Amino acid sequence: MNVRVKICGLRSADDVAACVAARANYVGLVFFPKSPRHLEVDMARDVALSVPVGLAKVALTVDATDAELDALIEAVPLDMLQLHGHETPDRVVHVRSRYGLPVMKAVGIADEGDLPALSDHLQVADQILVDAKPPKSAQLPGGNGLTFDWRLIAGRRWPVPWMLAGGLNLTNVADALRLTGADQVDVSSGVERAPGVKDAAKIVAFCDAARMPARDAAI
Ligand SMILES: O=C(O)c1ccccc1NCC(=O)[C@H](O)[C@H](O)COP(=O)(O)O
Repeated sequence: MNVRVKICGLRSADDVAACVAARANYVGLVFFPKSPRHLEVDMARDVALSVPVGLAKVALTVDATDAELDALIEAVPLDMLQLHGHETPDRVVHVRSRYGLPVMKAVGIADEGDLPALSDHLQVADQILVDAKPPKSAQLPGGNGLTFDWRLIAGRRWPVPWMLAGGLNLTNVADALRLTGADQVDVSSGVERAPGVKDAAKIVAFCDAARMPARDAAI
């Protein structure tokens, strides 16, 4: 299987270079001021301009207004928007048509009751990010390094491309791929040496593990 990898929460051109070396497919830039990965627009523009053609630049926003998205899209060259808040299907439709960029909608999963929210977005989003639902006490709506029970989505297939996220790392990504059948993965905390600080060696090791042809680790 040709697994595609998104590395989220990049903050510098060095981080981009690490993703290029690792042959990642997407890089994520976080726009959420409470996050240690947050980028101001000027800094994000510099990081985005260092990304070579062929590596998709994804902006992650949380319940952003049109005015906030207007300012972001005006300044930063982007290939995709990741909506990581409580955006409704109607909001996804609006954002997609206003900016003409593909939209990936993140949906948090903790138990069976969260699965219908995935279906709600299948008709409107270009991609779905199936992520761990943050605990009520969490400061961040994502990027918490927490997994969810992958058996909840084992064998499920959706009619749009989707990514698996939530607490993935070098040691569990092969099992996660095998159990869920995902062919795209997204990681942030698992390739950091401290919150918001990416580790180039971990990025390369994660991408290699995700693409490892024989996945024979026990589940
Ligand atoms: O990373 C953040 O700080 C963040 C802030 C606000 C919303 C989402 C955020 N991150 C999402 C991601 O990086 C990933 O899409 C996903 O949640 C996986 O994160 P992790 O469990 O850390 O690998």
